[in-house]
Amino acid sequence: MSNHKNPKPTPFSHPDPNDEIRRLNKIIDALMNRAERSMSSQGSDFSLFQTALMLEEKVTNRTRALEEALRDNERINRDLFRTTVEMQTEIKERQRAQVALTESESRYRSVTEAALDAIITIDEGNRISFVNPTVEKIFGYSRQSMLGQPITLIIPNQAPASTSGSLADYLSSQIGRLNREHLELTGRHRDGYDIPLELSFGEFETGGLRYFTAIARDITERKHAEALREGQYHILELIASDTPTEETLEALLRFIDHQHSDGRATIVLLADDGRTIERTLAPTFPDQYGNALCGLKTGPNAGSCGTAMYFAKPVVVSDVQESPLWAPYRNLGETFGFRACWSTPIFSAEGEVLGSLAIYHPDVHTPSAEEQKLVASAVHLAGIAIQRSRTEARIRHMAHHDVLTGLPNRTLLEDRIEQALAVARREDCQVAVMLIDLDRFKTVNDSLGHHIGDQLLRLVAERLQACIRRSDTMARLGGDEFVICMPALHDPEGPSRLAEKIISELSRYFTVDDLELHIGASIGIGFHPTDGDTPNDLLRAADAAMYAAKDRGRGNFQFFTQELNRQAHDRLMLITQLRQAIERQEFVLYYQPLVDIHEGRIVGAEALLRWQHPERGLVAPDQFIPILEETGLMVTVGEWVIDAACRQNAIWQADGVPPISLAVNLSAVQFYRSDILKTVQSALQRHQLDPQWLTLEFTEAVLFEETEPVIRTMHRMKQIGVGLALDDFGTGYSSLSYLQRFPVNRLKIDRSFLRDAEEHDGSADIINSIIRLSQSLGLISVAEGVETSTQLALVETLGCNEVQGYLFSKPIPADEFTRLLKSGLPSTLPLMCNH
Ligand SMILES: Nc1nc2c(ncn2[C@@H]2O[C@@H]3COP(=O)(O)O[C@H]4[C@@H](O)[C@H](n5cnc6c(=O)[nH]c(N)nc65)O[C@@H]4COP(=O)(O)O[C@H]3[C@H]2O)c(=O)[nH]1
Repeated sequence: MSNHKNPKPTPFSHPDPNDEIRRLNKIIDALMNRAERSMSSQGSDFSLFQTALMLEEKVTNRTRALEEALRDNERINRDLFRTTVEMQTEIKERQRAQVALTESESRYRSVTEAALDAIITIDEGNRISFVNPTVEKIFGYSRQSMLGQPITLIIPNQAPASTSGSLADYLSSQIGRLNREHLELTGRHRDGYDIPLELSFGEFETGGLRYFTAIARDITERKHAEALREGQYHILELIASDTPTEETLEALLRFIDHQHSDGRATIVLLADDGRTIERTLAPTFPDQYGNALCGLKTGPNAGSCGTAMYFAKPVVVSDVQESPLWAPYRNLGETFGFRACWSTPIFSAEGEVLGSLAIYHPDVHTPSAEEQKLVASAVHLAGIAIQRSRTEARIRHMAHHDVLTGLPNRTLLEDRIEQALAVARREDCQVAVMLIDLDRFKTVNDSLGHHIGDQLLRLVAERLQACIRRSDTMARLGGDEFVICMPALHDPEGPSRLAEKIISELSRYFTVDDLELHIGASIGIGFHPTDGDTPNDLLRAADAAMYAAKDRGRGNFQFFTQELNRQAHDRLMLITQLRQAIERQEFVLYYQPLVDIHEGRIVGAEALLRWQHPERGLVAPDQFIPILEETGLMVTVGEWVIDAACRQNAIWQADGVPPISLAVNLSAVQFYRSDILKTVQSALQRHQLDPQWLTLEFTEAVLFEETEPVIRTMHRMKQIGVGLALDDFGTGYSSLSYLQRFPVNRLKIDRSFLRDAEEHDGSADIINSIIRLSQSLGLISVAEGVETSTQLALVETLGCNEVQGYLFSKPIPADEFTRLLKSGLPSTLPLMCNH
């Protein structure tokens, strides 16, 4: 406020000077008017004039004085205004400062009141002078009871000795240090437990006294989280470093126990059946406890763990003496000193229950949120550890077992044979290795699909397993081959008895997907020491013997012989040579005429495969076709046959000879393992041959399983105009249903009937029936293997339509057949038309 020591007249009490001047001027004007008027009427009135002049001077002076006063007044007004404004500003500032102070105080109050951290002020003497409400919450004392008390009440001395142990000194020593805000100290709750604290603080002075204000944060949760993380890392390290699972799980249990001094943690593991407790890990319990749990089943009322695993949900039993879940096991609680038990299932990543983690408490207890968090994390880690060990075990198992049947695979088998050989050498006994190959399995697998084939193999494995002893090892080598190793053999008859049992067991039908499947087994047996001294030798011997069994008509067993050894070797050679034959195009077709009995002329021919072997000369198909079929090479060779036959027939037609239908043989594998329809269509197209000049011959093996795809393919063949002939009719199942369901045009009567017909009436009867059957179904009957006039006469009499056999011609090369086609059959043949 400005200081005016000499007060001036206040402008507000003074009359307006302008009014006064205006009033004086009016008087002067009036006087002057009177003087002028008297001068003009009576002469001059001097005194009046003088009075006016004097008055005017006075007025002038007065006016000056007034003007000066006016200026003064204005200045005073300005000063006053400024002073007033200054005063008002000062007042407003004071008011604002007051408001700000009040606001700041209330803000401070509300901040300290609401702060989640404890705010504590101590004086230099370490006495508490201020606490916010959070201090009450954290330390359990009332505010009032803390004020004036030494700080050691809530933060016991823990400062280094260099700072005399007092908190104030300690804090003072930390002032100016870079990391002082990260000061960690331990507080003490009224109930006596420790509270980890993180402190940040500042100092201030008032009234010449020094104070410290500390903001203390309760970091119990963070410390727990850190400990938990530390524990997790440790367990994960154990898992990663391939520590045995049980050791890892026990470390996990120790960690949980450490986190909860009152609790005792255990883990139970389920067996593969997912229902039985297989193993208990309870390091803080006596062994009897773990033993008592092993073998128990999960269920809706099976204690905490059994129930938790049954429902795949955590089960909290705060008092085992009261819970109905513990009714059957109450004595366990008393014997092993626990009252509460809560159990949490351990899951695999796929959600499968692997086991359960339980925490036992000596008193009635319900888990806190903190405990639940710990268990959730522990259960997760346990899941990883258990699953990892199971995965490893599974990988180990897979490396040594067949995935489909679960039987040992070749690796494990060889290992077992090796062990058996070692024992046999020591104890001077024998080892038998038996190779079982399923008969007709390939047909089932190819025709009904792998899904059925796989199921069948599993059933076979089960039946075989039931035949062997525990000391025997049974393995699957892949495909339909099973091997049994019989170690420490003292009874030389043992392997034959087992082989007979297996053959009889596998000849019983199997039911897969409501289908009745008939297979069989051919078995080869090799012995140590006679047939080999290594797993490989013995397997090779058994393999050779198995092929011998197959050659003898399947469904039997053979022992290995040196002769078989040679044959097995030859077989391997043959496979190699056949592969080369395909590459080197060593196959050729021979043609055998098909004669119409009534017209006496060649109406068709059968294309028959030959192998022009560079050393062995011409090889007949029965020497190599079975191997082509077994190895799958028949698909490639069969495609070549179809193509070559179509090409040759097109050449004949182009040559102008009367067109004939050329028949090619199809193997079952060609039906199942290739797109036969496409092969046929493209061959016809490639050689511009009308489909009516091609006939496909197949045996009943193709029809073994009447699958829809095979029936569909045949109908498509018929639709495009290709002829279909059923070969070797009468030798297989010869079911009438085949003939109804498959659209064949020709029935070829197997030549064995004709061969036997002269000696057995039965065969002639069969030929007769087949011809009748063909007639009734509107099919062309063909008699195969006609070698003599008598045979020809027989089939002719019985009404057969067509004949094929050495009587007319053996299978001959293409050029010879061309000549035969052109010349026609010799008229000397006893054909009806020649009579
Ligand atoms: N004893 C005697 N035999 C006669 C007479 N007339 C014909 N044969 C023989 O009977 C067989 C007829 O063929 P298949 O029954 O289809 O039986 C054929 C057929 O199943 C198969 N085969 C031949 N070529 C092929 C082919 O290209 N593919 C397929 N998948 N199989 C073929 O090989 C089998 C044997 O063929 P091949 O040795 O050529 O034997 C031929 C033929 O030489 C006769 O009067 N007396």
